[in-house]
Amino acid sequence: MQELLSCTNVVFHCAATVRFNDSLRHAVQLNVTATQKLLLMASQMPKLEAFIHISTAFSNCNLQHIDEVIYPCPVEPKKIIDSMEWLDDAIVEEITPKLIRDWPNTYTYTKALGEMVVHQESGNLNIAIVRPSIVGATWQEPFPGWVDNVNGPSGLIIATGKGFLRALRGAPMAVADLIPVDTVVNLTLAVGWYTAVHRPKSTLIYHCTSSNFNPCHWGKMGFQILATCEKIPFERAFRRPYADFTTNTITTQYQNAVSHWAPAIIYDLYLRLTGRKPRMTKLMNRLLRTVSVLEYFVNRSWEWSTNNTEMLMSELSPEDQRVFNFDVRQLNWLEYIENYVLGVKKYLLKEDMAGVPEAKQHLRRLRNIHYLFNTALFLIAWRLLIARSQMARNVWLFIVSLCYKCISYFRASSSLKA
Ligand SMILES: CCCCCCCCCCCCCCCCCCCCCCCCCC(=O)SCCNC(=O)CCNC(=O)[C@H](O)C(C)(C)COP(=O)(O)OP(=O)(O)OC[C@H]1O[C@@H](n2cnc3c(N)ncnc32)[C@H](O)[C@@H]1OP(=O)(O)O
Ligand SMILES: NC(=O)C1=CN([C@@H]2O[C@H](COP(=O)(O)OP(=O)(O)OC[C@H]3O[C@@H](n4cnc5c(N)ncnc54)[C@H](OP(=O)(O)O)[C@@H]3O)[C@@H](O)[C@H]2O)C=CC1
Repeated sequence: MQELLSCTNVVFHCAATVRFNDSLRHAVQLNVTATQKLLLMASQMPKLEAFIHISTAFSNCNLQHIDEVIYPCPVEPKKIIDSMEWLDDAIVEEITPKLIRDWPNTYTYTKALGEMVVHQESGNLNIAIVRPSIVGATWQEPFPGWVDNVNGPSGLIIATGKGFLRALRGAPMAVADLIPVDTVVNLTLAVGWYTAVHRPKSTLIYHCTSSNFNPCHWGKMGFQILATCEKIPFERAFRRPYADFTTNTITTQYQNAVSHWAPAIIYDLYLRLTGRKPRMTKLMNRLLRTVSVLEYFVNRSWEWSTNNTEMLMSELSPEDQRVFNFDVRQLNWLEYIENYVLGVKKYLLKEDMAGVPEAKQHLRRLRNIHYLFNTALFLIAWRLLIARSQMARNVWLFIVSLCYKCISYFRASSSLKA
């Protein structure tokens, strides 16, 4: 502690819980109280030049247009911190929806409270706040496509590529504000430099977002994910990678029943019959729970103003602009998403490119099983229909006699030619 206090020049405060469904108590502890404690610690660092707090562009996702300012929270963070000391877990859980109001989860709510704490308790510290949007794989450094966790879209890319996720409730034309992790790092370092050297009079907030400079939509992203999974498939897929966005509750429920639950139940039945432990319904349950907490962000678009970020860009020397590049106007989304999917395959799934021919072969087998299954289903349905309806029987007899006549005709004409 003594060494930290006496030697630290710059603090980058990134630690947080990023789980959307964390209990309010835990999220307050990590995202609010810890920020308060770190500010206190920073105030005892004589050599401190800058304190950079990492928040999220979604800390005010209850608003549609978000400026580079700190918005007041309905309840003072200090009151929330105090109440967590004496309220028991059951009561905290009961009042959570009332406290978080129109925030979708405890994560975004406590990140907003964290910003308020920074604002109120900054004292004489030289502070800046960086708000990244949805952090994705690297764009350039150390190499394209590097990723090390399933947060944000990464987990759903796996679920799509492996054929588990077939439908997602989302708006294809909503803005997908993804930002590569190396861009976030470069911008954060540049903010550290600017805050320490230029010492702005007030706390500056920097939106580390892409939509203002180079917008991409979920539809385009989904399309490119599928195209890449088709070209370079993941190994041992459950079904062929195919997915679509649904836009209302009825189609979502239909897709969940037909495309998610039915194949999982059938597969588990097959596992049981072959003496193995069923696992697909459990996996599907977990996937759909994850989807339900993420889909809020795929159904809306936000606008973030980026004046401070643009100002920072113009303050950097041409050499620093190159080294600490955070200008996403140069980013080619299709190329980025393809590298992202390949990064997921390589760094998360640990799959080798040598396995691609076998993965393609597996997809062809799945396609044949799919055709076979659909044909069998059609024949069973047709057979049941024939048993019940005279009209269906007549149609069937007509088709059979037509086929018979065609075959006889071709047979006769070929024997005449011979
Ligand atoms: C027109 C043509 C079209 C073509 C169409 C194609 C169409 C379709 C193609 C679609 C392609 C995709 C594009 C769309 C993507 C949209 C994403 C939007 C993201 C927005 C994020 C916004 C973020 C705001 C930015 C921020 O500022 S924040 C940072 C982001 N924070 C997070 O992303 C935390 C999420 N996670 C949790 O909130 C918790 O994890 C919790 C999940 C609740 C479980 O929670 P719980 O049930 O308690 O259990 P866990 O132990 O946590 O997890 C239990 C198990 O679920 C696993 N799992 C954790 N996560 C994820 C995850 N993501 N995805 C998958 N799995 C996950 C974990 O590995 C563990 O598996 P296991 O190890 O057991 O096998
Ligand atoms: N991922 C995203 O899409 C976005 C993330 N952010 C913000 O970026 C920051 C980093 O997030 P991300 O990298 O995604 O999340 P991770 O969960 O990967 O990283 C969180 C970090 O916090 C540390 N941490 C958690 N709890 C504690 C604790 N009690 N004491 C000390 N350290 C702790 C973790 O340490 P350890 O590894 O040791 O557990 C980990 O290094 C967060 O502030 C998040 O809000 C903002 C916008 C988007």
